[in-house]
Amino acid sequence: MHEREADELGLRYLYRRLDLDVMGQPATAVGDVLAAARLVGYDGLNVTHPCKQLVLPHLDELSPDAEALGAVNTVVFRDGRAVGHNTDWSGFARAFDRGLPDAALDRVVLLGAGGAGAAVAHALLTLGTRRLTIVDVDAARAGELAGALGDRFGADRATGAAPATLDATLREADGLVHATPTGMAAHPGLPVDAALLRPDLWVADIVYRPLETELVRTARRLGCRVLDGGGMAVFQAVDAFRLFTGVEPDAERMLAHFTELVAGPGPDVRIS
Ligand SMILES: NC(=O)C1=CN([C@@H]2O[C@H](COP(=O)(O)OP(=O)(O)OC[C@H]3O[C@@H](n4cnc5c(N)ncnc54)[C@H](O)[C@@H]3O)[C@@H](O)[C@H]2O)C=CC1
Ligand SMILES: O=C1C[C@@](O)(C(=O)O)C[C@@H](O)[C@@H]1O
Repeated sequence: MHEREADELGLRYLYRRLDLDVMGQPATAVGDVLAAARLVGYDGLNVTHPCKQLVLPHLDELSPDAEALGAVNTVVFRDGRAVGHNTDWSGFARAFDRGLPDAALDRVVLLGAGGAGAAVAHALLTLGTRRLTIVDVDAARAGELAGALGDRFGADRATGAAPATLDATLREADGLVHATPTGMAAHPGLPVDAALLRPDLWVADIVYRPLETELVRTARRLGCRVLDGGGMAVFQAVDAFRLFTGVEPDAERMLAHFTELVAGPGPDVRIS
C-alpha cells in the first residue's frame, strides 16, 4: 500500500516487513530492531502488536497524542532523533468521520480494551462521544482504560464494564465499536448476540481481514449503518506516509488499493 502510493507519486520508497517471529526474536528485541533500522538509514518504522508500548523507552521524543495514549505505531528518524507518533487513533477518527458522518455519539459501546481499543477510545472521545462504555472479558483492563481516559477527557465520559452488562448497555446505545479479534479469519464468529443489533444502532468493526466480518454482514442485513475495519487500516497508513515523507498521499487511491489487497491471498513472509 505504501510502495504503490509512492510509485503513483513518483517517490522512491521501500517499505519492508521486519518480523520478530521470523527473526526468532522476542517482542522485547524491538529496541534492537529500532537501533538497527536507524543505523542502516531507514527514515522510520511502523510498529505493531505487541510492541507498541515496548518501543517507548527506546524513543527520544513522543508526539503529544502518543504520549497521552502511551502507545506508538509510527517512529520517524529526524535530525538524529527517534520520534514516536500514534496514527491508529487519527486513522480511526478519519475513517469514522468519512464512513459514518453525523452518527449519533451520545452513548457508545466499545467492545475490546486492548491496544487497538485504546486508540479507538481516544478517537471516539476526541470526536465528541459523550458517554463511552468499555466492555472487555478482562474487566480490570476495561476499568484501567476508562480510568486513563477519564484523566484526559473527564471522569464521567468513560466507564469500564463487564461482559454481563453488555445487553443492557447496548440497548441504550447509539453505536457499537468492535475491537476484539473475533471475526478474524483465525477467530470466526459474532462478538455480540445478533438479537442486540437493531436498525438504529450504528456498528463499526475494526477487524479488516476479512473486511466483511460476520458482525459487518449481520449488522448490515439487520439494517444498521455499518463501517468496516478497512478505513482505519488505510488512514493510519495515510498519516504515517505523510510523517515519513512530508508528502500528502491520495487517501482514496490508497483505500481502493487496500481493498484490492485484502481480497487477495495473504502475504508470503520470508526473510533471505
Ligand atoms: N483496522 C485496523 O487498522 C486495526 C485492526 N485491528 C484489529 O483489532 C483487533 C484487536 O487488536 P488489539 O487491540 O491489538 O488486540 P489485543 O489483544 O491488544 O486486545 C484485544 C482485547 O479484546 C479482549 N477480548 C477478546 N475477546 C473478547 C470478547 N469476546 N469480549 C470482550 N473482550 C474480548 C481481550 O481481553 C483484549 O483486551 C485485532 O485482532 C485486529 O483484528 C488491530 C489494529 C489495527
Ligand atoms: O497495527 C497496525 C497494523 C500495521 O502493522 C500493518 O500491518 O498494517 C501497521 C501499523 O502502523 C498499525 O498500527
